[in-house]
Amino acid sequence: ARQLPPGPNVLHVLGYLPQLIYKPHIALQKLAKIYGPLLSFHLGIQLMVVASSPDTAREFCKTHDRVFSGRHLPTVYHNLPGTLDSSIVLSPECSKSWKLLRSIGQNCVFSSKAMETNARIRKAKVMDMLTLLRAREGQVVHLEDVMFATLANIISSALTSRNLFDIEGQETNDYKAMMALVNEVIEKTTTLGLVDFLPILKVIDFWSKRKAMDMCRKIKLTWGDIVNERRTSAKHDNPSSTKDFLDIVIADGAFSEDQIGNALMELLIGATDSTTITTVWLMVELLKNQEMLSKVRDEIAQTVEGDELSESLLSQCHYFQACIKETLRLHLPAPLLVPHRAIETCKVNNYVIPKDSMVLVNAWGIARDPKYWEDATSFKPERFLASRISHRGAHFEYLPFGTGLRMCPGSSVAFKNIQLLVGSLLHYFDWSLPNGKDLITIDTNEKYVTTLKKEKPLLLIPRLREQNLIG
Ligand code: HEM
Repeated sequence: ARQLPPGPNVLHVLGYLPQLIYKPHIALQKLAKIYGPLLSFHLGIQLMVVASSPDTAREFCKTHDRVFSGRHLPTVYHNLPGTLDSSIVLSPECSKSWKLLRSIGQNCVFSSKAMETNARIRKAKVMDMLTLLRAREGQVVHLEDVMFATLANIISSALTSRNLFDIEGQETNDYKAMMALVNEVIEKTTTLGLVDFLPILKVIDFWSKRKAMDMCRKIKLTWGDIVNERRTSAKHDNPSSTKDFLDIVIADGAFSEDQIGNALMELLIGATDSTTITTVWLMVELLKNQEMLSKVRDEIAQTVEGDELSESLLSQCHYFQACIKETLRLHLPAPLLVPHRAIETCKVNNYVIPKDSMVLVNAWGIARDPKYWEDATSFKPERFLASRISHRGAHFEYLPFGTGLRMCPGSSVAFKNIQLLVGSLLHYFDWSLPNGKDLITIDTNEKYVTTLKKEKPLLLIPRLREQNLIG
């Protein structure tokens, strides 16, 4: 058994190339139908290996988890000062700095204790969001922007005890510039995959260098002052104040200003992007299904019983939670997870997977496979009510957050935030479309930009529900 897994030849790959770039989850699903649940092919010089079934996903993320726990670092990051030792998401191996940053993140953001400490922050930021929406009653709201700003403020408060956005002043240039920055970083790292795979495009390598410099400048602009101010102040020396992420990385002493900026940037994107996308899809699915929407609202109202809406009450709303799980099944924000890399050569199902292969798990395809899911492409939250399947990585037919060593450390944070943000939107407001059209007409077209998001913005008009007065 010295063979690579079966797969398309160069010409066949060329035929699929546009779809592999713009809708890779769909292209890979089609290829898996031809070549089976473990396939491989060359994209330029890069060997790609794709797992498309729960069993093959288990091989990569559990049986041989350590071997496949590497990542490829896109070219742009090689040009970004300090990235190599200041990343959780892109760390090429589960290195010492990866472990350290993940454990600092655990202390300040991801763990249940940190989430408890940060409950106060979430409450305050959601109140800011509700105040904004109340002020915008009857006007058109760009829901993704509002969700993004709220989530960005929640995470930046946990990281640096600062708001990144003035949610009331959303129209200001600062806000727009920051949005553009975050989107640019995400899009660039996606398209730059091409530069890495197709050596002929190396001629535009200089372009990636320029973009890296741009990013470096903007990261400095965003966090430079905050980091320097904190370095000179004695906050992290004061044992009585709660330490945030920034206090701890500074106190560790091992990270430069560039590295701290990169780590903050990465956590900001990790925590806001996929979560924002999920809140938008959840709203779309519920607004299109008025019966389900009523069920969610009734459940929340019965649990709250006229009291203030709270996280602990929302966590008792099982139907609403099933709706969140079903949204994460049908609209996986990271359809191919984050690509893994083989750190050494390994045998899987009697095939050889060479060192440095890029390993993709088509979690999107698996979550829509009729072999494992009844009526697989319909939105049916009920399926999660009677099932023990959870998002914690033990069920390989459902991996919205991946599993194993590189699993998303923020899955519980994400779940809590989605629950609180969308629960509040639905409990306190009614929503309609700007053109007076029926909500059922909201389109569900998707756009792939590493993440899979709604293509067109969700524009909605909020109206307060009189029966549920805010605060
Ligand atoms: C609905 C929301 C989210 C989804 C669907 C999601 C999904 C994922 C996925 C699929 C991965 C890669 C797993 C793999 O490599 O196999 C990942 C990694 C990661 N996520 Fe999330 N995520 C979400 C929210 C968050 C939040 C809220 C945070 C931070 C608070 C976060 C921080 C990270 C980090 C740091 C990594 C890198 C882990 C590593 O490479 O060791 N994510 N996420």
